[in-house]
Amino acid sequence: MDLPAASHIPLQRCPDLGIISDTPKGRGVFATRDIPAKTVIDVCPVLVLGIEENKKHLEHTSLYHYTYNWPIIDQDGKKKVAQAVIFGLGSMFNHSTQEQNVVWERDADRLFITYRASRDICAGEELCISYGDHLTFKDVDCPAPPRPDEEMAQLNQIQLD
Ligand SMILES: C[S@@+](CC[C@H](N)C(=O)[O-])C[C@H]1O[C@@H](n2cnc3c(N)ncnc32)[C@H](O)[C@@H]1O
Repeated sequence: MDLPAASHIPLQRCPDLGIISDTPKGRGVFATRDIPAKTVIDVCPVLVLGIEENKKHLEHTSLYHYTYNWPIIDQDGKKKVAQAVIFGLGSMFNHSTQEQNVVWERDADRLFITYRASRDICAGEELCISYGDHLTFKDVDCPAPPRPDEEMAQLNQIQLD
């Protein structure tokens, strides 16, 4: 049966993907072939949770680490930030501060997110998004800060004019 274009959200997922289970970030999504820039990686439906529901229940579960901020308008017409569960690969992308290669766009009215390659991605590369600045875990990509003795040695090398 043909569906009229306006009647549905076309779902799409790039086939050239695999999950590796034992990375330093836990499971991660990897390219099994080269993926050109702008390729749609996945289109994921979302479930928006009530703010109270989130505070009372979800924040106390592991699922909390998988939700995204989601803008809503409450009953009084005020803008609020709720949390949304993402169905599909969107929940599996790890964070990278320097090497993001996937961008995402919300459709807040129709409740889905589209993920696209932000640049050419080579086979074997991990697909990563940005979680923003407030991480709830230690980023394994970030170099450890220098030890105090190393820091002092570095400072001593700086010559002041
Ligand atoms: C949305 S999940 C991503 C999938 C997850 N790796 C898994 O195995 O289910 C988010 C979690 O992945 C891990 N993670 C994502 N990016 C990371 C990073 N840059 N460094 C360390 N852990 C990361 C953290 O445990 C985080 O809470």
